[in-house]
Amino acid sequence: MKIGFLGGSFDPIHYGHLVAAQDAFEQHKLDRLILVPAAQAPLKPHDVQCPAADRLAMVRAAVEWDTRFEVSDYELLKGGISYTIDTARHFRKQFPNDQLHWIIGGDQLPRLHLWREIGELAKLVEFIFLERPGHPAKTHTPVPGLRLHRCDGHLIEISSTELRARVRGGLSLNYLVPHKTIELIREKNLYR
Ligand SMILES: Nc1ncnc2c1ncn2[C@@H]1O[C@H](COP(=O)(O)OP(=O)(O)OP(=O)(O)O)[C@@H](O)[C@H]1O
Ligand SMILES: O=C(O)c1ccc[n+]([C@@H]2O[C@H](COP(=O)([O-])O)[C@@H](O)[C@H]2O)c1
Repeated sequence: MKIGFLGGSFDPIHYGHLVAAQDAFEQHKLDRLILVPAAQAPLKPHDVQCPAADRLAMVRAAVEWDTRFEVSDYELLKGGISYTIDTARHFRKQFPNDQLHWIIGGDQLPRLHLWREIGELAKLVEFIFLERPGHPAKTHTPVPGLRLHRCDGHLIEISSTELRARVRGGLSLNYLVPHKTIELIREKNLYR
């Protein structure tokens, strides 16, 4: 079985994430796709704005109707900095005989060599990367043994940073974020 994972802060989740996940799912013929919200993503300024429970609820609300997509609370329950190597070891134990694919946006590529124990991680998972507008996939620092596959997906210029700014500025999230997630953001008055 081929299992894809899309990790992220998801603060909040948006259609850029979901379309990337779907493109990778379809083009790489994945059998399962698991969204993995991070407690604290490494290499990211410590600026996660919403508590873990809210980000998890927003991710669940976004995909609860879509039977192809699952959500893992592993990193959120573990807490601390969410190094992908720890998560990959966890899922390798859970799925000893399956192919694991870690999906990333192209903005992650130039820093991939900085990920914790990237050499070991490259043995455990294959990477799928999707272009992201504004982040041309330039040459990146080589990682020995890296299995990196490109996915020619839709180019969707949405970032969580922009969405947080839109809420602060009183602008709509419609057509950028799934409706159920927007309802949660409104109910809980997030990002104000
Ligand atoms: N619009 C997009 N297109 C393709 N990949 C994306 C897009 N947005 C995010 N990703 C990828 O999804 C993963 C998780 O992203 P993350 O949750 O940090 O969202 P973000 O929009 O980049 O957030 P922020 O603006 O707060 O940095 C990363 O691998 C990122 O590259
Ligand atoms: O393991 C690492 O060193 C590492 C470094 C940077 C990013 N990641 C993972 O990549 C995913 C996207 O990260 P980010 O910074 O875009 O939220 C998220 O699941 C992070 O845990 C992981």
